[in-house]
Amino acid sequence: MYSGTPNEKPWTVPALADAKCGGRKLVMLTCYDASFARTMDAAGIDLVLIGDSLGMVVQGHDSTLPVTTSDIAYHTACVARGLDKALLIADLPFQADATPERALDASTALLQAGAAMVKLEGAGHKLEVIRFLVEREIPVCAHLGLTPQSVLRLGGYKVQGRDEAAAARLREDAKAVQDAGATLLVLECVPTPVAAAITKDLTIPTIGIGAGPQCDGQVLVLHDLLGVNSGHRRPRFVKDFLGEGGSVLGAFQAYATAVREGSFPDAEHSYA
Ligand SMILES: Nc1nc(=O)c2c([nH]1)NC[C@@H]1CN(c3ccc(C(=O)N[C@@H](CCC(=O)O)C(=O)O)cc3)CN21
Ligand SMILES: CC(C)C(=O)C(=O)O
Ligand SMILES: [Mg+2]
Repeated sequence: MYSGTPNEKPWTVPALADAKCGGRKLVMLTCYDASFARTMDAAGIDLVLIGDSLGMVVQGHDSTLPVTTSDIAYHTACVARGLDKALLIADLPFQADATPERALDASTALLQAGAAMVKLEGAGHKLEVIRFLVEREIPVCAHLGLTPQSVLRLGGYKVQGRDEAAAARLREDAKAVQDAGATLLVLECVPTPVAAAITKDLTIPTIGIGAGPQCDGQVLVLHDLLGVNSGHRRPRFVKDFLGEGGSVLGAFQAYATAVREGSFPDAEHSYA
């Protein structure tokens, strides 16, 4: 299904909603610099995320908590210079979304650095934050399931929504972030059937990472896709595409093709 050519037109926020209806899988990768961004654009990657995972894969911390808004803004500006077509999404780092006002200031900085959308973790009191940003013309991607900024409370990076009650809460939260105005939803480390049910429940696209093949799109961390050791045990959902791709560009193309064909993630890279 991969055409070998980049996206013809630049992605826009409203075009994402059509992707859900059109059944076209969305392909997303994290990125931290202009050169990889250029290569992702050439490979036809749809969405590029400046993830706070940069605290781990770039800065060498063992969580995402030390990352600041100015760190994300710096990498957002670098990546933006490399992109023509892909839609750029930037993570709001730990506590930059603690209050609506703080989230507005941080999001303004990230949009001024070149992002088209910000991503924030959680529901609960974050619903008010999502509404506040969306009312002020800031597109928002929500993020539920394993939310790495909750690592201290969770006690580690574990699959979420395993039992029936937790799955039901996750489905409620997913509807709530959509109702609050989110345009996209990232689902991280969620059992395949739960992510499939949420994807059916919602009108906005879901993007999975360790959430099975039935999401509307997939995301991976750049370093994981290239098999670069980021100092941690490899999560189950990680697949190294460099071997089959033969080059960095080839790896991005192989990943995009696998997502669009529905061959990635398979059961081996998902949680049952
Ligand atoms: N390189 C990298 N890749 C990522 O996907 C990633 C980061 N860093 N940093 C931020 C978070 C942390 N993430 C993680 C880290 C570890 C697991 C992990 O090892 N999960 C267990 C789940 C075990 C269980 O509950 O059953 C696994 O075995 O996959 C998952 C997500 C995802 N994000
Ligand atoms: C793994 C993705 C979804 C993320 O939030 C990040 O890279 O920070
Ligand atoms: Mg993140």
